[in-house]
Amino acid sequence: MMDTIFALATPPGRGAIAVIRMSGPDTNRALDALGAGRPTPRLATLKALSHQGDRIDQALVLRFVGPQSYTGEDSAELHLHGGRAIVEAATAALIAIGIRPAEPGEFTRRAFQNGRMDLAQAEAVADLIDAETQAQAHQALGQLAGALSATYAGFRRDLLQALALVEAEIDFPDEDVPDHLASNAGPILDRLLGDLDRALADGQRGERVRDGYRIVLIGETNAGKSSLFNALVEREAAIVTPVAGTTRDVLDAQLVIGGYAVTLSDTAGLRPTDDPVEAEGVRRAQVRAAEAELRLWVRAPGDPEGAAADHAQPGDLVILSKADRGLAASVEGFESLAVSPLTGQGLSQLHDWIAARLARDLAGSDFPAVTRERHRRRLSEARDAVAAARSALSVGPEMAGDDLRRAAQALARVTGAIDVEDVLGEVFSTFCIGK
Ligand SMILES: Nc1nc2c(c(=O)[nH]1)N(C=O)[C@@H](CNc1ccc(C(=O)N[C@@H](CCC(=O)O)C(=O)O)cc1)CN2
Ligand SMILES: Nc1nc2c(ncn2[C@@H]2O[C@H](COP(=O)(O)OP(=O)(O)OP(=O)(O)O)[C@@H](O)[C@H]2O)c(=O)[nH]1
Ligand SMILES: [Mg+2]
Repeated sequence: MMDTIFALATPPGRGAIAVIRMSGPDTNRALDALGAGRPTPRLATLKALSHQGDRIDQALVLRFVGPQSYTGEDSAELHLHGGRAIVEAATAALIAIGIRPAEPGEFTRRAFQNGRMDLAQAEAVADLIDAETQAQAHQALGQLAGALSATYAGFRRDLLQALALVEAEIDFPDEDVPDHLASNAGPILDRLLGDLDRALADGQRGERVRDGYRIVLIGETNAGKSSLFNALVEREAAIVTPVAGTTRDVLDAQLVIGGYAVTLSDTAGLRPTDDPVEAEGVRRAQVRAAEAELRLWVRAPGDPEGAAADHAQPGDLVILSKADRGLAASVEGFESLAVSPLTGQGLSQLHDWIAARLARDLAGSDFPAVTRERHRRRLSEARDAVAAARSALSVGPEMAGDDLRRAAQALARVTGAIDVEDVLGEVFSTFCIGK
């Protein structure tokens, strides 16, 4: 038997309206106890709410009758005046009535458990709430509508088709097995392997839209990295001094460029040093540079190519910094842009250049199969199992069958199509309360 839960669904604090939602079998009893009676389902109804004679509020009440609700259970919403005292009074009344506060994500967890949505869609709900760019919201909406679930269902269909053929061979071993298998299951697995490889080789588009495209500033000490960082984030986030070796730690800032989330990192200048603190800074700079999607190689007039040359990758951009004082030499094989954070020269061109790069790398017409590391792990597990099954076909059906079942399990874990208690904890613990 499920408890009945409630939570404030709007941000805490003063506001025009505060919404408390509740869900579970005692919903109607709670509405009775608040004097709200049984409003027509799904019709906002104005009610004077009170508890044991104490007025709570004049509120709009919205009642849902399970299974036609977000959670699939009986549920209700109290649309209250958004003041602290009123929310407190309503909360105290609900607790007195015997309804308990919800855990983070518990409403959506119930929606999942009642079959209203699969796990990928539940994750999309969380992503939608966290979305700060249009691209993030758009991607989450597609996932909520089932685009990702449909992709995985397609993979699973192919898998189960191949598995059925393999199992037929196990059950009726008198036919000439290897030939038959190779000609039937073989092509299915070849096509599936191609699809899985393509889904994995997506340049991490879904994860980069969701978590941010990583751009790292690298270069010699004093090249002007921190000055450029501050200009791009539009505040004095990093310390700038004429002293070479000012920046030690990696400094991250979140920004939005061209509708995409970007994580921009300022780093220590790359130079050999005996100072252990600076050396650690240089090491961290190198690690970040290697992980990033794009490096901005910052060069002041007179800078040697130096250590940055070892860390730049094809497609990176060379920034000819301090352009008000003349131009650094460009670097063979790299595009470059003259910029001066001091005068503002080149900043809007840099902005446009980055926006174009983001559009090139992140825009895509097809929905990405991977929007989280969790999906990538499972997809890659499935891919390896399918590859193993493909080679096992020529040996015999039993081994191939095991591999295919392993692949199907891995895919099923993404959408929660199999028993996944451990996955549930991981997914729902990161939700906000009231979702
Ligand atoms: N006030 C309010 N606004 C909200 C929500 C909510 O719960 N309350 N939502 C919460 O996230 C989102 C809307 N999502 C919802 C999804 C399903 C159902 C629902 O009642 N589904 C039933 C009936 C469907 C129908 O009649 O077409 C169902 O699926 O059976 C309600 C809201 C955004 N806005
Ligand atoms: N004239 C001029 N000076 C600049 C410009 N950008 C930065 N500087 C100066 O160059 C010096 C170094 O700038 P930073 O931004 O700290 O350089 P950095 O690359 O972060 O240096 P480290 O943190 O030591 O690696 C400071 O004195 C800045 O004021 C510019 O566009 N024009
Ligand atoms: Mg610096």
